Amino acid sequence: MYLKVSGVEKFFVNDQQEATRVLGPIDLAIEKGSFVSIVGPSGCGKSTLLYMIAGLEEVDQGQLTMNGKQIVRPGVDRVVVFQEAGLFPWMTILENVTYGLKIKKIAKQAAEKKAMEYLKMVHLSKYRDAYPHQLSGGMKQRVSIARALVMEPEVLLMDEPFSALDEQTRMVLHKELVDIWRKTGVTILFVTHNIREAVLLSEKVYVFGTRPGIIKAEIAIPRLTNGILPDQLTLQTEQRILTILQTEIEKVLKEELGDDYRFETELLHLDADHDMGSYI
Ligand SMILES: Nc1ncnc2c1ncn2[C@@H]1O[C@H](COP(=O)(O)OP(=O)(O)OP(=O)(O)O)[C@@H](O)[C@H]1O
Repeated sequence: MYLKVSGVEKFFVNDQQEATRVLGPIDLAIEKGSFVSIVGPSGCGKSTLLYMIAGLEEVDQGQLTMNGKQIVRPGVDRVVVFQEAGLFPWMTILENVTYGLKIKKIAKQAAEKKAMEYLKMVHLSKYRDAYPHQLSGGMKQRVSIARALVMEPEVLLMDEPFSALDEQTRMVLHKELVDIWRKTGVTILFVTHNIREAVLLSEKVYVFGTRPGIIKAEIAIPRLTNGILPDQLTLQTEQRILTILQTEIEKVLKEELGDDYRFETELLHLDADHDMGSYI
């Protein structure tokens, strides 16, 4: 398997100075070129797993491999797109996108040519000389996707990349991300709190439980041959994931608030107005 997570665990020291297992053991395998999402309650270790794959966090137990090689440090083959675009405000959009290539010692002209290719892909080529403060939140996030793609990574690790954006912008970027994924063949691992987003974008959704973070379910999302997911299937899959997560959230609330707490299932619902779906 291409990207393999085998018995991976992570421990952090809590407020009482005790080492606590926050994640694992996790076993999962991601195929090359696939689009996989992780959803789970806050604090279940989604970002921690993503950062371990990025080589930004150490693995305490188990093994992470890509193409059979152990992941021990960050590499340009695995690039992270964060929730905030994190662009350099003093650089133009083109300079922001070419920055990583300059570090890789790619000649200026070749770097700019490649950067323009990816700026075109995210529909921002005419903003090459603008500065980040002149762009909307959605445009900035497009730049950060171009900045990641220009490194031509094998894996794009996306940590709630659209959660700070309004729903309309988010919908447009969903479509663009899927187009980019199809065009480039990059493998995408996408972390989100938005269940519908995970269902709409991915081929597979891992549903995480918490304390410690473990995989509760692995859900394959079947699509029509044109890549579209029928509405009914979207809602059914979303409902299925919510049901799994409700048990998890109830577990956390019981731990935090004691037996007196009665879990109100109405708190989680499918929105009849077709908004961007259920958040957890
Ligand atoms: N550097 C750290 N030191 C101590 N504890 C940490 C550290 N990083 C994360 N944690 C803890 O590990 C757990 C998992 O955190 P993580 O951010 O991976 O969860 P998450 O599922 O991504 O959460 P969210 O959805 O809220 O972003 C949390 O309980 C968090 O408080």
